[in-house]
Amino acid sequence: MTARPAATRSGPAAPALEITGLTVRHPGTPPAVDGVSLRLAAGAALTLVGESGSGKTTLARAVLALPAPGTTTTGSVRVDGTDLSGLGARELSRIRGRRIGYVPQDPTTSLDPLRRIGSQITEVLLRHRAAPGRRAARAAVPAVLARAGLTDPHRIARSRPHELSGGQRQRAAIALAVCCGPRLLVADEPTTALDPLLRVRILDLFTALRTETGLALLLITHDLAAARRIGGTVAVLRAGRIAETGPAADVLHRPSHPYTADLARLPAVAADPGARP
Ligand SMILES: Nc1ncnc2c1ncn2[C@@H]1O[C@H](COP(=O)(O)OP(=O)(O)OP(=O)(O)O)[C@@H](O)[C@H]1O
Repeated sequence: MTARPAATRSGPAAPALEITGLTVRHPGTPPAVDGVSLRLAAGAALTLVGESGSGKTTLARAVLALPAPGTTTTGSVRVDGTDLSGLGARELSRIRGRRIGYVPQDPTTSLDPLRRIGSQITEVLLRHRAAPGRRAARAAVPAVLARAGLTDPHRIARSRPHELSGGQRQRAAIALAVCCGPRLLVADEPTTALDPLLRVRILDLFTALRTETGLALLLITHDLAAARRIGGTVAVLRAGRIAETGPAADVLHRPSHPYTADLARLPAVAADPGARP
């Protein structure tokens, strides 16, 4: 169900994500992302933290090859070995969903409010040829929902988004993002709208999905507690540049850049029962 076309892969050693010298400019402003290089190995986690306006979403959009209108992008973004800049619109839309999953802050932006969850997942499986036919796609839906931690997946499959709780909706959006077995999951502030306990559960779901399926996670957040919970590597973005990067425990507990120390002192980060002091 999750086989990928061999022709578009560059080999088993290709990182899930390789960003080299990425610069993104919105018209008439200094670069929102300025010469960023980052690498994310298959199955690994990279959390991009930074204050509002530091360029996190602009970078995420470049990784999804969905820049805001009018932006100029230089440098390269390779996903699973494929340089996105060389691809046309059709190939990019094939890669999104199939090899890159995306989870937004607000699940209602990725879920169709009028359609049942099961039908939306069926459609995505068929569009990306991740199931041999409609019947097989429908049959796969409960397992897809269960993998996203949704109990009673048959009922959830029959529900429309407004019939679900906020946490169930975010899990359904995650199920939609990972149903075709992407190598990279980009999650942009996926827990900001959730209560503290749900935040932790969703972050742990990302970790479980990484362990079970080997997908790599690019988490974008201003919440250092979330970065701590996810572990892996943390990159601190400041005014479009990487101020500091390294293992989460080092960067968050012993920041070497004053900007990171300032971020760590900010109030109102998520509760994180599993975090070390
Ligand atoms: N469509 C756009 N047109 C012009 N400037 C933009 C556009 N989108 C973002 N910017 C600018 O680019 C810079 C980076 O914004 P971006 O949204 O990437 O930051 P962010 O770190 O994601 O912020 P937040 O955490 O508030 O979402 C900001 O100066 C912002 O004003």
